[in-house]
Amino acid sequence: MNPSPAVTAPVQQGGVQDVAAAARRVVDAIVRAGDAIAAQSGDLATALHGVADRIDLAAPPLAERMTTMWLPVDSRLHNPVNGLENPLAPPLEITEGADGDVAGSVTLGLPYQGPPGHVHGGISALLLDHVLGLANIRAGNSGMTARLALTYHRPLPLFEELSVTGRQASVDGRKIHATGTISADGHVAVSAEGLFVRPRAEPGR
Ligand SMILES: CCCCCCCCCCCCCCCC(=O)SCCNC(=O)CCNC(=O)[C@H](O)C(C)(C)COP(=O)(O)OP(=O)(O)OC[C@H]1O[C@@H](n2cnc3c(N)ncnc32)[C@H](O)[C@@H]1OP(=O)(O)O
Repeated sequence: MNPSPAVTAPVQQGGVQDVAAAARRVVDAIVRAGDAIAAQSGDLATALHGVADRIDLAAPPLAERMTTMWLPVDSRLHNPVNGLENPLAPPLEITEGADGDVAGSVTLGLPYQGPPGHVHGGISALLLDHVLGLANIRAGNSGMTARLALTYHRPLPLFEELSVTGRQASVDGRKIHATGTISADGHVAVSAEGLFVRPRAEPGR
């Protein structure tokens, strides 16, 4: 049996991952500070635009980046969930994956807030879509999300470690079913059932 493909990339010190971590810290600090930074807003915006200009200057043309970032086909570093080089990724830390299952942990702060003190429901959908997708990849049979049904059992708290799980449930031709949960303090807060469809091979391939 082939080993399951790795769904996480190695943590690197001193590279793009550090820049992404710093950007995450900026986002968190802005949401946390709110009006407290209004008086400095001009200076802060100028400084941040300066940083963005510097990064833009170094960036390759978009079309080139869109190609090279998928060589080899691999989104482990740049996806918006556990991609350590993507500042939008919380990031979810994939902590285990036995028998094709995927488990991860994450603690979410204010940028991810929906109801007061709790996680936005769309963020739960993002985490589960991704983890179910990773479970499919680990199981060796993956596809595009066709349908994702979520049940929100209880509010999901911010600032607490959350456990996310995903597993492939069954495969029926090109249709793949996967399930998953997000739990806080041992209680399931959100559960998901997903249908993934493996795209038809392109003609001639
Ligand atoms: C390929 C992987 C690359 C990996 C590379 C590495 C990436 C690493 C990423 C890590 C993990 C990320 C995980 C996130 C994954 C996304 O976020 S994917 C992005 C969001 N999803 C999309 O954009 C999908 C958009 N939809 C589509 O492209 C097409 O509708 C689909 C889903 C490919 C299906 O199209 P199709 O192949 O033409 O499907 P079709 O032949 O009509 O139907 C096939 C069967 O599925 C059923 N079906 C299709 N759609 C539905 C539906 N919505 N509801 C119910 N049944 C349906 C049909 O009824 C049919 O059933 P049967 O008649 O055979 O029983």
